[in-house]
Amino acid sequence: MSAAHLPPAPGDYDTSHSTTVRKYNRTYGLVPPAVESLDVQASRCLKQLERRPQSIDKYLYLSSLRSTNVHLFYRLVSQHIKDMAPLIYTPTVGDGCLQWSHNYVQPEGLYISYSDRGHIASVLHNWPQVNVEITVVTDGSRILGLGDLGINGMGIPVGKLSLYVACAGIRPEATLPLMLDLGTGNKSLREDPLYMGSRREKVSAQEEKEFLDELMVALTEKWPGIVIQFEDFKNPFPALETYGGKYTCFNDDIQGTGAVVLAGIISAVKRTGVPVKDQRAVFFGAGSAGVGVAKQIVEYFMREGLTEDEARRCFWLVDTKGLVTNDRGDKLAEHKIYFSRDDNAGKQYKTLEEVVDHVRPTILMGLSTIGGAFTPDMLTKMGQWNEHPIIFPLSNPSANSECTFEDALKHTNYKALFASGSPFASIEHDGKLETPGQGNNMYVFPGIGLGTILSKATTITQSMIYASATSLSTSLHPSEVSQGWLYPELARIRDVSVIVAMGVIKAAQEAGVDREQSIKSMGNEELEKWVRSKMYDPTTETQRVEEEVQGLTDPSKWGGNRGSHL
Ligand SMILES: O=C([O-])CC(=O)C(=O)O
Ligand SMILES: [Mg+2]
Repeated sequence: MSAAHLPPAPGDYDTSHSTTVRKYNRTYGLVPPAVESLDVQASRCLKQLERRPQSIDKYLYLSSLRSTNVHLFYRLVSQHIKDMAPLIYTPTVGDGCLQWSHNYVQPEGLYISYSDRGHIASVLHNWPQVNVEITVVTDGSRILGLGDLGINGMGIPVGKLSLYVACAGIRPEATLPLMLDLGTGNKSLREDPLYMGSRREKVSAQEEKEFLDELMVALTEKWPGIVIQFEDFKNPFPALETYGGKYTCFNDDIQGTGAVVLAGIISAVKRTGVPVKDQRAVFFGAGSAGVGVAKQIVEYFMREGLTEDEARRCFWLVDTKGLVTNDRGDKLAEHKIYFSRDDNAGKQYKTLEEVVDHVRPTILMGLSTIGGAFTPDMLTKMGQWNEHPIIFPLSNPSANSECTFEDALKHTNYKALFASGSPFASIEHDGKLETPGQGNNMYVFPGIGLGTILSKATTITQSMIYASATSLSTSLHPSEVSQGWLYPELARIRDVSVIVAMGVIKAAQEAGVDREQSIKSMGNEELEKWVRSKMYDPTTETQRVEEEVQGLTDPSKWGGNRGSHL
């Protein structure tokens, strides 16, 4: 709700507002006269969506709804999350990004260009919201599995932050989608007359580093305590290393994906009954997500009793050149060295197929962005070697998935424990509905952000990330476990995010990085109630505004999830 002297905000045009609220907001007469119930509003939106057969058109409709009637958008998304997540997030957001400059109609985030260096703070001052608590920032250089999309990657920060709001109750106005326009290595974009970013080559790593140094200072000076999520950078390791211990930040592709896959692996390993020392994991894809995921699982294997060296040796990483080994003859990227094998007796395994035959894995993990890389032959062998093969094709969007849910089941005699990065539909087999797991970081990043904001953590420690994974793995209902699910029902995501946030808060307290004193001595029940009380709920927003206008509630209580700015 805007103060009476300011122009109306997007949420003020909500057709569920009473006449009194409309008069207060000065939107009376600007929207049609009917005061609508939330159900009537939702049914209109659902009809509009139905009328649009193409997912991208549904995506565009939803984007304009978010810009013009923000609370209605979030009511719709949070109440129909299973149907809406694939439209506002992966896989449709992939098309949204590919076509971003061609479909552009409205500003949805902040763009900062390389030519703004030296003045980044002044660009931040143009952002119309005063109380930003979280930002998702990308340079567009590795959007999902689609490569360098330059500023067209803005769909990702926008989509991720929509999930923060819908799934973890961060207030919409406390979110900042941030696109760094640092040029693009994508020549066809630079030559596209409709492309809306700078037409320069991608800046050098050193130039990017200096730019990020300035950005981090500017962000935290303007919004002290802001949570910064790095997303879809081509080489995300240097930034995480430089800023991780210094700022309240994390990398979603290394740490978020790592945590969500770890949660699925904890559940899957328990189901196989195979002890961790006998697990053999082949990772196809040795980029940031692959190494991030593998490292988190190493930590789990160590907690289960293995030494670090024993744990590390359970992993075989495969990149475009084949098995990552010490004596392969090329210079390995820094992040691959930890998992590089020395037990290949001089032999090099050049393809995924050769590695799979050599290792006979219990776990096959795909982070390669190569659709269909897990062939029927590999899947069949996985089914022959294992009672319950663990098969996680995690690349996004759907077309890049290393195999489909159907193939994973069919070729393993319906024995696979499956999770993919993008959603797949359930499949009926023998009169039973088989439901795929979605090992997407959307199960953890909203809770990591909420827990960090609420605990006022100064940094996001590895123990907080690890806690997000273990909390997620304990969030399944007994009925979900008994159906063999690896992740909870997506429709329960707000409850799951509360569980994840509580785990993150407790880990922050144990690590001593928290600053929210009032919750230090709270028991579980009290903490849960407190967390829930801080969450934005679009379904009660109309009522809240009504009470605020009538002077029944204290508006300062609603400044954001923290209650007041730091
Ligand atoms: O956005 C997603 O769906 C998951 C993710 O972080 C990625 O693939 O980069
Ligand atoms: Mg990502």
